[in-house]
Amino acid sequence: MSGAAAARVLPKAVTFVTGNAKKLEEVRAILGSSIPFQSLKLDLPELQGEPEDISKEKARMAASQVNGPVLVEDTCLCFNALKGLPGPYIKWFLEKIGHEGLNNLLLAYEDKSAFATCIFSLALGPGEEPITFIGKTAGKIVPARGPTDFGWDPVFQPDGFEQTYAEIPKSVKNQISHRGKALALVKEHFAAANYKVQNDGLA
Ligand SMILES: O=c1[nH]c(=O)c2ncn([C@@H]3O[C@H](COP(=O)(O)OP(=O)(O)OP(=O)(O)O)[C@@H](O)[C@H]3O)c2[nH]1
Ligand SMILES: [Mg+2]
Repeated sequence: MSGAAAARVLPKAVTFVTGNAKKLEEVRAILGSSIPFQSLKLDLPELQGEPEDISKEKARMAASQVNGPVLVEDTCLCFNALKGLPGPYIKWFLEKIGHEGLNNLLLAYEDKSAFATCIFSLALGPGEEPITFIGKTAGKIVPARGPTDFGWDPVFQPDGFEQTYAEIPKSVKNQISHRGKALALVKEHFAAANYKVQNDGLA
């Protein structure tokens, strides 16, 4: 007999829950067919607290609503001069003060460095403790350049690039981004865990 643990059987395919169509687009492009998943558009509450706790709590809420295995993520944009703020509150900052306002927040500081984090949480069902996967990309905040169809992409220039996230081809962004790095860990986890989905899963 092999020493490997028996594969955990999931009642249905994992549901990626998000209210953000651009996130979903990137997750689809990055995961391809490596992990069978379905998606559900749901606006989960914007929670406060430490980024990892926020992501885990999102997963708990999503798992109880879906009544099955879920994957969620929470994204932060952190300015080093501001000790990590706006962090998980970037959504509201962006909505209220826009790209120029984000730059203005750093006017008083020489240090324009920043980092983006993406924390995925996987909950295998309601009541199950979520597992987290963290991706981080360092860069700096610059005046907006490039297409404006996704959040703060135009003001974030990753280290090693002369272009902003918005200007970099999508396929390259997905390789070096906070989201791409976190999803590489998610993929590794799925490959090692070898989950089986009942009835091929799209229940
Ligand atoms: O330029 C960007 N490049 C990215 O790669 C990226 N990823 C997320 N965001 C934005 O940062 C805030 C995170 O908040 P967030 O994690 O709560 O997301 P959300 O509320 O939009 O969706 P969700 O919580 O339903 O999944 C939201 O304003 C997102 O639009 C990004 N902007
Ligand atoms: Mg959100």
